Amino acid sequence: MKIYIVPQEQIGKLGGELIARQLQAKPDSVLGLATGSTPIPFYKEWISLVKQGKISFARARSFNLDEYVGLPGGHPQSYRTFMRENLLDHIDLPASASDIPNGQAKDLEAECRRYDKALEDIGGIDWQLLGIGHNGHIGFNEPGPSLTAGTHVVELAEETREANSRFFASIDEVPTQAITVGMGTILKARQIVLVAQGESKAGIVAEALTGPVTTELPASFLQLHGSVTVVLDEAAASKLPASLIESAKGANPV
Ligand SMILES: O=P(O)(O)OC[C@H]1O[C@](O)(CO)[C@@H](O)[C@@H]1O
Repeated sequence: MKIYIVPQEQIGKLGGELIARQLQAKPDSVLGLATGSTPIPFYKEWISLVKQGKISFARARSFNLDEYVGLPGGHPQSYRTFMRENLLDHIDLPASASDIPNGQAKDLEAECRRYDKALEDIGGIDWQLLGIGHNGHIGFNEPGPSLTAGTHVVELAEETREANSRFFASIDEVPTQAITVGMGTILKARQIVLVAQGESKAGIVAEALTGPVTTELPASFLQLHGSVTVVLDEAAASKLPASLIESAKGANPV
């Protein structure tokens, strides 16, 4: 596991560097993309790099991690809308090359199988971007006694609905369910980039990276993956062991 700790204002720049390396090595990369506040600095930088002609997504494919169940696709808080506004409408990835679970599908189970098949047919994810929930979820794989390998419908944890209620008029409007890719899909990605920012994530980041691997903290399973890059700002890194912070700071590539 490679850990980078950078000042908050450099998170985007590092995100640009990481995607540029990936697209240079494999222009037709299959990218796993995330929503939430966390990836926004990455996406801003990617848009800027595309506009400058420094990177191109023209040959890439993208698959999003998750989507709320029941929100219309055009709803301002649907992840489909989020992706269009924050990335997809501003880069050269062809519209037909991005896939997001359809949270409005009449048959949600069939939609999950469709998504898994699309991922399998394309050979899985090359480069997976992840945020982390305050309870340690990745995608919407919530803590619990077990985890699910494939794409599935999940009941959102109350703390997740509370955390995400900041984007809605009230918590009552936050959907209770979502479709998420499973832990198997995430852990099969050839390269994983986990990003966290802010002091409120410091505790869960330290637990996920240095505590026991447990289904009660889904992000802890990243310790078992052979190719994870962790990008933290100084606040999100503040509860890591001091020795880890020192060596990570020395590795900063931007
Ligand atoms: O980045 P945020 O807004 O803190 O959200 C944490 C995580 O929860 C999700 O919103 C759920 O998938 C992720 O997209 C995100 O990485």
